[in-house]
Amino acid sequence: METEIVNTQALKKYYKLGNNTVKALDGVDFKVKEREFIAIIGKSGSGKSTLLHMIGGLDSPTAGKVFVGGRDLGEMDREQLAIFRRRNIGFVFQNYNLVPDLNVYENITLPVELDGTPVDREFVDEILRLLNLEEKREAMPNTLSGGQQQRVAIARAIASKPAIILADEPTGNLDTASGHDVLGLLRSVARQFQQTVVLITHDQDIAQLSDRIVHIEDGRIVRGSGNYAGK
Ligand SMILES: Nc1ncnc2c1ncn2[C@@H]1O[C@H](COP(=O)(O)OP(=O)(O)OP(=O)(O)O)[C@@H](O)[C@H]1O
Repeated sequence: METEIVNTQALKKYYKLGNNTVKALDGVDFKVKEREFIAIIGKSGSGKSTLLHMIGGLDSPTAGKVFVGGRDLGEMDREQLAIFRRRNIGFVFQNYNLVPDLNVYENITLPVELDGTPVDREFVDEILRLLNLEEKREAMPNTLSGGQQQRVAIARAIASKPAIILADEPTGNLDTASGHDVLGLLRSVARQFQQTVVLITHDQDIAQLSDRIVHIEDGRIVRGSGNYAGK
């Protein structure tokens, strides 16, 4: 039987603003199987980023549980959570978040260095090749196009060999063609290294590249299409 790598149970995140309560997530049961490539789609303010942050242990829920790889994130203290995140989860954000003073190779290996684990140079070389970044290894981020910068951010997310990659609008700043290229590469690299991907998008065309689309509206999952078989 396939294992669930992500499992949220009755997940709620409420924000209090004065006398109002914003129900960013309002009872979300969300399951992801290992090696699935899932797109979460929904309008602005529907709760997509909040859900991704909860799965990534970047923020804690008001109620409910989040399990990642069978571990209950709510049972971990801050330090345990930080280590768990560094070793198991790769993040890709819309604005790349590259360190401007470090070149491409240094950006990619930074999280591994910070974790104090030896860099697997052959693995990084392979990622660079798969993401068509071999010739940019020494380049500084400000000399790269948006698509190239996003590929570096993906390489960085993959370099620590996380089981799961969480991507928040990874193609949001790219033109359509670059967005599709970047997504295609993310998909093939994730498949090659047997990684699970959960990505947020506004874009139906991008979502169509996934195994399964989950629709979120007003903090609730309203529809999930497809099956777990993968493509
Ligand atoms: N730190 C916060 N404090 C108060 N309200 C917040 C906070 N973070 C998010 N919210 C609210 O929670 C709701 C869900 O926000 P979220 O960022 O998850 O939506 P989203 O679907 O990712 O939107 P977008 O596509 O615009 O990024 C929104 O109404 C938002 O205003």
